[in-house]
Amino acid sequence: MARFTRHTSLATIVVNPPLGFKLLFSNHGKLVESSWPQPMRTLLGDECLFFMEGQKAKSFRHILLAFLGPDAIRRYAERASMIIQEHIDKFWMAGSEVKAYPLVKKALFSLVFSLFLSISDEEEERELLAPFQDFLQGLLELPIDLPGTMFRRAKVGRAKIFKKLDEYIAKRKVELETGQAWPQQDFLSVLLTTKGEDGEPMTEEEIKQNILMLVMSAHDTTVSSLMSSMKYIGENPWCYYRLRTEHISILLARSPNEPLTHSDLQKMDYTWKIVQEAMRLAPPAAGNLRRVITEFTMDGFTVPKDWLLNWTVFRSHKKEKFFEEPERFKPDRFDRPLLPNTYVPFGGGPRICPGYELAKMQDRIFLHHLVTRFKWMLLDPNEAIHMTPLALPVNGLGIKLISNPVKI
Ligand code: HEM
Repeated sequence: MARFTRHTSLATIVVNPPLGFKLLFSNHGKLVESSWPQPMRTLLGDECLFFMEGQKAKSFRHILLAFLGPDAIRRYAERASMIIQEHIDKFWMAGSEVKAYPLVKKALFSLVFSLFLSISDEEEERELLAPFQDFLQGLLELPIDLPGTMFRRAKVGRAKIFKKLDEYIAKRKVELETGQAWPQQDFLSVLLTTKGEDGEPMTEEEIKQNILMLVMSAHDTTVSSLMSSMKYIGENPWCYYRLRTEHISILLARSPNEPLTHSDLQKMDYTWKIVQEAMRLAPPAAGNLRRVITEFTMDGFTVPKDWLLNWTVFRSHKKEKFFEEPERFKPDRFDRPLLPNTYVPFGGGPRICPGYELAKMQDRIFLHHLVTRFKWMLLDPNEAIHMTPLALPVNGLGIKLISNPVKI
């Protein structure tokens, strides 16, 4: 069930699926807790969900679902569709050779800023984008807090973001009181108006830290899932044609240029199978660590308190015993039920990724607008995907865009 390694100062056990994963996911809070690197805690702050446990985490996840749960997220489909459509019309030029990574990143930043803070002005977006980039780049650097280090830049970035968030919060409170904003308008409004399971609203410091954490968690993970989907679609023309067929029938059932609705998204089964298969082969996030809080016995070994346990997709996603022909890109494998605790790009148990529905919505909308306008050719069919630490094509996925509009 497990392999022992020492890759931190604490002993770390890499657990094997499906039983090791199940043990971790189903015993959160009893045997194990989340464990994140200390520099991340310094930069994000103690009050964000990553570092909460027990009732506090449960209560905060309850607030999050008011924005990210399946019923809530459907409210935002049309807005998301309009933003992505506008972005593609403006920045994706037929006949050009482009790097897909910066373009997709830009589109998803615009989307996240709109859904989280109702920002639609490009200038305002830029004012937040630069410090966010600094913040993200410094997150995984050595925590050397000296002038010129990436860590210091990340801290400065964080301070700038928090200053802007202070302004947004103050303004939004007034707008909510005077009826110029509404409770479900965006994530900020949800955080300001929803109480946790304990009946308590969030403090402003908690709101700022958690917005920062969510932008970070939401961003490159979803970009990664789209990058690898585009790469595998580019490598497999049969997949492009099947995907396009699904989207043509959705497009033809609507008036031209009308944004996608939640019910359109429900017709995108094959699209989601493609993204799932891309995330099997190139999982955006490798896995995570858990810290043992109560000594227990596993496979005859006693696992002491404070040891770390690591679940990682690399022990399951490409294993023949769980996935037939594991190296092949076969979206149809998702037609059949999978063995539980083997396909885990979003983790599992009470700390499963709360952004699943948002990521699924973004991926399907983006692919719809892309595939109904373009074909794309991979400029380097051998471009590898590396974990950096998220799975991304090493050279930003160079593609040639070929116009392919749907004739209505
Ligand atoms: C394809 C996109 C995404 C993938 C593959 C992904 C994957 C993951 C994984 C593997 C975890 C760790 C679970 C664990 O510790 O066991 C996680 C946690 C998390 N994700 Fe995502 N994620 C994605 C998108 C998002 C989005 C869009 C958001 C927010 C809107 C988000 C917010 C979070 C948060 C807040 C956590 C921490 C949850 C907690 O500790 O309770 N993620 N995600």
